[in-house]
Amino acid sequence: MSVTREDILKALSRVVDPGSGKDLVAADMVRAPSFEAGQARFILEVDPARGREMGPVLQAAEAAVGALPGVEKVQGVLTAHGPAAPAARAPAPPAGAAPSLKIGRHPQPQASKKIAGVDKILAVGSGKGGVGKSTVSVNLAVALAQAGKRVGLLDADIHGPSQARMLGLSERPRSDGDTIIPLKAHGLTAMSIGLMLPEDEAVIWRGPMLMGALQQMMNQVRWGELDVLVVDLPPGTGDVALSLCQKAEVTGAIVVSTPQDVALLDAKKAVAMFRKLETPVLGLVENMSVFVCPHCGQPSHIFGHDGAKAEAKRLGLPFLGEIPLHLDIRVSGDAGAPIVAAAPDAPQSQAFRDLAARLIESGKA
Ligand SMILES: Nc1ncnc2c1ncn2[C@@H]1O[C@H](COP(=O)(O)OP(=O)(O)OP(=O)(O)O)[C@@H](O)[C@H]1O
Repeated sequence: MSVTREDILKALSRVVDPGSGKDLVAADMVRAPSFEAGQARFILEVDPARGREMGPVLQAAEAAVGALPGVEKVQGVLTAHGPAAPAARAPAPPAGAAPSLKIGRHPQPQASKKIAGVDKILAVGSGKGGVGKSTVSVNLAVALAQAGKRVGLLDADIHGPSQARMLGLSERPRSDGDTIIPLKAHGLTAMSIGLMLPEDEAVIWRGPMLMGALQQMMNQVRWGELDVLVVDLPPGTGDVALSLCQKAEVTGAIVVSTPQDVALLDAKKAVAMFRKLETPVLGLVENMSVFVCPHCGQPSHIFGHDGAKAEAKRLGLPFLGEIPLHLDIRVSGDAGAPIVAAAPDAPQSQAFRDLAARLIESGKA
């Protein structure tokens, strides 16, 4: 029996948030309700100060959703808004006001390579598409936030922005006329160009327009005070990566690859590009490294193994770790709660947490 998003919302609208006295849906706390293979999932976004008292509310919410016919398992996750950035405390524009900014204009002369308030910038790139660059970006960002950093995530994958879906965000960011107010999810301050465009619109901007859009995302978004801004780049070696590295002071780039030779060949090109732009390459991450069968636990190296490790060695770069190919990573991402937020203690989250710890230890994040 299939359960719809509306069914889950209806069940959650029967649970009251004691803080506001409203039901969870009316209090705008529910994010990313989804149902797949008997399992219902949802996120409750709460004020961090109220985290402790929300335990029983989460239990009541899970019970309400669990009582729906067809639901065999329920996973509810509490996530907190990060500490409010000073900019976010500025007077709020009228609810629902659409940004009046014209996204995609030509770049303007820029005085500084710094983004106001942002200490470090980490660029996440890949030689080719579909290797999991966005998955690594978002989980790394959440892991850094869980480690106590103030983290922003900029989805600069202008041709295929996917961070809004991965973060469970759908509302359009608001604007006060001059600046764009980013969104908050899973403790991150987030912005995606995908949120500024009408859905399904093909983006066919060329070089200068892309650079203008990227510049707006860097300089017109009220990022507030951030320790680190993670930038999810488009795949390949195109204009956006070029523009970011030339226009902003990027602390370092992380290149994501799967273990196959073809992917590694492209990863090598990405490394060469960053080196040419004099952006420090912090290392390679091997994604979809090993598949652990959810039924028998047997590990299989579907795409080969250790390819990225060997390539990193050949290129004289650090190998930053391997991420397993795991169904939960895909399902959580698609459901709007990255695995590190949905199941921080799961073994498949550990690889992302190790990556974050390593970057913090080396002073890069
Ligand atoms: N380690 C993993 N285990 C399971 N699924 C994964 C893993 N990494 C990525 N995926 C899934 O693979 C698909 C592609 O991942 P993702 O969007 O992160 O790739 P990308 O390199 O950013 O792609 P694009 O080129 O479109 O920007 C997504 O459905 C994602 O959930």
